[in-house]
Amino acid sequence: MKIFTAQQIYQADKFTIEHQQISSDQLMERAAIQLFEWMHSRLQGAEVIIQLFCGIGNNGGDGIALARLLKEAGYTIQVHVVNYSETRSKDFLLNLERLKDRKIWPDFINDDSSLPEISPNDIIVDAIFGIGLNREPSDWVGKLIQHINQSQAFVLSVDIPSGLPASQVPSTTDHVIRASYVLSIQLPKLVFFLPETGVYLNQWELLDIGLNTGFLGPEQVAFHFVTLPEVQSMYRPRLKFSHKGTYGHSVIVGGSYGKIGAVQMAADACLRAGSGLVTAYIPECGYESIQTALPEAMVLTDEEDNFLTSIDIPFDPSAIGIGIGMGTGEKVVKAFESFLKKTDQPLVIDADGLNILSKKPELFKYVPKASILTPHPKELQRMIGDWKDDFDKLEKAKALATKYGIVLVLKGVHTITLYNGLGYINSTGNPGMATAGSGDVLTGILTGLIAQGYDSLQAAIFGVYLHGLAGDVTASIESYDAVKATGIISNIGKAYLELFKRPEVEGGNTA
Ligand SMILES: NC(=O)C1=CN([C@@H]2O[C@H](COP(=O)(O)OP(=O)(O)OC[C@H]3O[C@@H](n4cnc5c(N)ncnc54)[C@H](OP(=O)(O)O)[C@@H]3O)[C@@H](O)[C@H]2O)[C@@H](O)CC1
Ligand SMILES: [K+]
Repeated sequence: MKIFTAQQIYQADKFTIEHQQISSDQLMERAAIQLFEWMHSRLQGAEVIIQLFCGIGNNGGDGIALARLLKEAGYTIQVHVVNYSETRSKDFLLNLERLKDRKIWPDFINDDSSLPEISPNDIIVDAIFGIGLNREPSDWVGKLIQHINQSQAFVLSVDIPSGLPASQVPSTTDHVIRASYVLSIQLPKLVFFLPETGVYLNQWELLDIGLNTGFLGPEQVAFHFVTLPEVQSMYRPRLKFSHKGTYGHSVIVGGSYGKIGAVQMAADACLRAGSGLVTAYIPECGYESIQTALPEAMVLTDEEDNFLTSIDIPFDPSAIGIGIGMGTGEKVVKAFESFLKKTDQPLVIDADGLNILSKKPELFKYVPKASILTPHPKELQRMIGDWKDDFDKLEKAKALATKYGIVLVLKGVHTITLYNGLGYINSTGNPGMATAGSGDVLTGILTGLIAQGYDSLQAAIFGVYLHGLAGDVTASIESYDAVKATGIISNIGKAYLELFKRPEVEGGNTA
């Protein structure tokens, strides 16, 4: 699913109005009807007070049109116009007239007005600012927003929480609505997914107002939101006439004394992701434990007991994952360096592989093109230095990925894959996955997918989704708190099944 900028959304609106030969007011009415139906299907006429706070632009227009529909359905409403500018939009004014025609009189909130009382039991509709926000709200509007936030009422934001810019971090954090729920018109906004701006909303959902696909389809975007249909289309089904060699031979390189479990988990996840064969390349000390715990894997050992001193794989692997539990001692760094210099197939590099690259950035030029690097925020910071905010972070990370032709997977609540100037935002996963070894599992999955013939970008997008889905399956069985990396591994199979599960049909017959 594409993520458009505010500018592109305005273009999509314009295109739709021209090509569907409708008025902008009819498009606003579509939005209002969708908003109304969403609320009405949940409230079912409940006797609750709905307070609508509407600005004077088209976001406010949506709110005013919604107020009319709510009133017509018998709801108790209070409409407040947040009168922050004299420049009112045409469709706002049109809808205000329609409201007055029905004898509904909003109150106007100005800079010297007292703030309306809000009970925690009320429902707030926040239609103060939409994607047209282009500067800091005035102080009195900020205070009204704070007042709404402190009310403990359920806050439903129209399109975007008011005060949150569509593609920038807000400068005054308490002058932004904290939305319980956002009904986003047609398309998600980039700010929903970034840690610094995603905190302003709890949940979101899209309302389809029929923007023209003739525009949305071909339009290029910088970010995609990766959902099930995109991932399903990447899946490579197993062939009937195939053998384990068809699905590749992966090697997981890493481990040191006390950190052999990381390699074991990555190797296990690699097998579960579907790699035909998996070899663990580790220091001698891990030989017995991996052979015992993971009989499906083969093991090659370094001559040194406790850490790696040389990395010589005596065959041509289909994919290599490297760096986990490896340490960053002098001899390990040397072994990693000489390995990088003699390898040109794309690698999956994680953990200490990334830490070594941060310590010796001159090694970046030896990282094979299309390698996947999977930093968590601290590892990323070591790689690209400090960032001003989330948008700056994305720009810096994109620049690094483009400079070296690598795929960067920024692990987080919404993991973001960056490649060739574009970003792919993941939609699966949960807070339970912030647990030891979760990253090792991802490394194993990505390596296993490359071994099976997925190209690096597909492996990253598909693998991150599958990893998150396996975590979601685990949490649904065991709770967020109890998710463990080995649990995620054991649910990779269920996650694959989940990818193609058909929705249940009412009446029970899914045939
Ligand atoms: N387009 C469509 O067809 C559809 C759009 N829809 C809806 O329209 C929404 C976008 O509407 P919008 O463009 O009118 O902008 P909105 O966010 O309401 O702001 C209003 C104006 O306020 C101003 N302003 C900005 N910041 C300010 C500040 N800090 N303090 C004071 N003033 C400030 C600024 O005007 P300026 O003063 O810069 O001239 C801005 O234009 C969108 O989110 C969706 O809900 C739906 O109806 C579906 C169809
Ligand atoms: K809003």
